[in-house]
Amino acid sequence: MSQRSLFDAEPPAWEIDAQSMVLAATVVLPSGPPGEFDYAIPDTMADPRKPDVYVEPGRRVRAPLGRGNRPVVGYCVAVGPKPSSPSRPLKPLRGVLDPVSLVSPSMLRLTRWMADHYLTPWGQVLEGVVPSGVRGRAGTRDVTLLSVPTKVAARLTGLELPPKQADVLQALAASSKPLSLKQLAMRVGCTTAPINALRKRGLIESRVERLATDGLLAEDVAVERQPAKRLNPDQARTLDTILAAVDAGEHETILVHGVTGSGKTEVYLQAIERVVSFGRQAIVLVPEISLTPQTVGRFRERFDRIAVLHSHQSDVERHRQWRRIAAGDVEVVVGARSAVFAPTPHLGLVVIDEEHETTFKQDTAPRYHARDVALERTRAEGVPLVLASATPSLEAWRCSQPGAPERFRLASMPRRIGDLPMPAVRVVDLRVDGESRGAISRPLYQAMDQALRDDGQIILLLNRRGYSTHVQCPACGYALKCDHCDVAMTFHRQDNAVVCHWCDYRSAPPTVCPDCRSPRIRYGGMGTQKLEAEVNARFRGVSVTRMDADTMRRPGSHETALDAFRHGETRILLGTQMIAKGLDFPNVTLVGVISADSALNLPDFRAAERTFQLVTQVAGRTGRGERGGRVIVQTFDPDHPAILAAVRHDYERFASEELPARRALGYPPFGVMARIIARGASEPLLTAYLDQVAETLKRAVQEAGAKVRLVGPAPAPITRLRGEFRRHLQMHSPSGDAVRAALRAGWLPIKPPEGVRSVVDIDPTDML
Ligand SMILES: Nc1ncnc2c1ncn2[C@@H]1O[C@H](COP(=O)(O)OP(=O)(O)OP(=O)(O)O)[C@@H](O)[C@H]1O
Ligand SMILES: [Zn+2]
Repeated sequence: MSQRSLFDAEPPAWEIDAQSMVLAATVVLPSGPPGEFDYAIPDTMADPRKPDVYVEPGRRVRAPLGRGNRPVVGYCVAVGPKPSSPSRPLKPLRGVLDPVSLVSPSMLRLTRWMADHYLTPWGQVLEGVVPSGVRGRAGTRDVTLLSVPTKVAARLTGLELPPKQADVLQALAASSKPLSLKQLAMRVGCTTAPINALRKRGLIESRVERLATDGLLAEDVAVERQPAKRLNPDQARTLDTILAAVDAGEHETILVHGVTGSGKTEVYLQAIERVVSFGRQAIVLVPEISLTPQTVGRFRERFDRIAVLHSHQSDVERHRQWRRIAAGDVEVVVGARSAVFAPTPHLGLVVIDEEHETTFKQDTAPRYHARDVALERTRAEGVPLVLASATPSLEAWRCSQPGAPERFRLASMPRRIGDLPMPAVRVVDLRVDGESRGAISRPLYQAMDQALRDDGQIILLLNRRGYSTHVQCPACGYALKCDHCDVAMTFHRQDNAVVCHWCDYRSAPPTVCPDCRSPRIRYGGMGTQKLEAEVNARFRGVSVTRMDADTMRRPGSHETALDAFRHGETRILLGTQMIAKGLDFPNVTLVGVISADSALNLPDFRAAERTFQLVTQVAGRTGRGERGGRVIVQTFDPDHPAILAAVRHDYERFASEELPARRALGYPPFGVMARIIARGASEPLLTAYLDQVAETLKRAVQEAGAKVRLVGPAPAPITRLRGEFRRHLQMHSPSGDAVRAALRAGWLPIKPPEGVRSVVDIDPTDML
């Protein structure tokens, strides 16, 4: 949309004749009206010899918006000739914000694709993708650098100058590199006056350069280099598959399905070595939780120049890494989800480790999935993409099977390193073996006791933090909920408070029922704090560490806890899903799953998949050494297919049972899903708005003759959050394009009323 078509009708025919072409910038806005706006580029901003004020794609510019010419900042996404007529000329840009382009042409194309794919305004995507530290050039400042022009240097001795000025000129001419004002004054031992006098006379020239203020920041810590390991046959075959694509220099997606402990990391490390030997860069995406110094250390052992990107970085650090990457100074970028946007100049390979993890999906706009963005990016740049997991997402798995629209190449690693056996899993049926009190059944207790006597270590998984997970009154049935959310409050004993895990609202724990004043109010349900207390009570003198969001608040605490466990100072490690992944400790001889059912009953079509993944992953933390290992899984639902498959470490069995159910319902991976979530303080307003959206969507679908099914509108599973009501509307279709077309016609044009906010989530992973 050009700026004129936003407000004006088409120009009459006689006016078109008077149009001439002017050099224009197409601009998109990070907030405010969506769409693209054209502005004339003034001559002063079209001169590449003045790089500071040059308009080019990827820089931000200042522009007047709309009738009132409100000043806005937007991203220039294209430059080219555009028609402009004398009576309605294109408005000129007012200024240039960035002295360099923030976004490469290929990144502009990628963000454009995201804008279309996720129905998010392009400007908003760009603002979400370029880190704020990069936009603000954090940690750098302008420095004026002085030098002696060559012409002057040649006739230095012939110059008649006051002594101080002569000293200054001598010193600067003798310097091997340009000096700042302060450096030069210090070197000569003078004030700035003689220097400025020389500048005025043109005997010293100056230029401004952007330099890091943190010039002394420690570079990569030196780590002892490790040689590549000798691959076993499964690893070698997988590496060959990847290298075939690397050497061909073509895009291909390779799904590496290797059981836990099969040595997937070593395979992609060696693939990256090849990529680096070609002078290209690799990007490795890992779940945020894996970004520990240990994981990073594995890369440092093998590569000289790596960059780490994660969400806890300061703006200064992030900007510094970004610049190193863009300058081509980095061989491997290791990072969480957003590292998929790393500005590598010659990308050679992208790897997504633990591809099934939900942390690869961003839950704020732009709501992208790093797997899908990586697929699009590697396709556009013609490089291979490697997805690795012991429990692949069904989306990726389906693409590796015959008949899928998208074809991934499957590389299987069905055996553990050293041919170690998979650990034996025993199921404890809590309906039979559950004791009236406590979290640890008798079989689990006995196994723990044995493991400790044999000098082994233990991991216990319980995926709920806090002490008691609900507070209820048996007399009247009252259940304590958050004042602001439709969510049960969790009792935290350390803080002696009941806490909402969604909005962090806290209050004093009630001693009588707030409703009927009964003193019999009960604190029930098992969280990690209560489990810790039980373990301490039943295994006196044994060192226990708890890892959950409460104990892992401080930076580095993750590291400290895992180090203590690695060195055997901690015998029992218990915690939420953050202990279930990636850990490689050979002395863990027992894994206990306190409740395999915690995710099973969530209102989410992926509940079974999540349960299978979690149990399989945590079971995979044992039996990784010569001493073997065993797993005890406690459940009220021992016959559930997801649990049965996890007990056998049998991914294919799980997939072959789950996929037909998904197909029958048209759920992903057989169809695309979109979810419209609306929230607001007024429930009637919300209902009216979503009903209207449903109507227009239905009409749009009918008119297009599209195969799109609507479910809802209905209250979202969490009906109230932070004081706002929430309703949602789901769309299912075999075709993503059909869903997007319907949303463009039926959702985008309906402006939500004041006080209602509406977002669309394409391929949602969060169903609450
Ligand atoms: N070829 C090899 N020879 C000897 N040891 C190896 C070899 N390849 C990998 N290893 C070691 O085997 C262990 C398991 O490897 P790794 O952690 O990469 O497995 P993984 O497949 O990523 O497992 P998970 O999915 O459980 O995280 C590591 O300690 C690794 O150093
Ligand atoms: Zn709350």
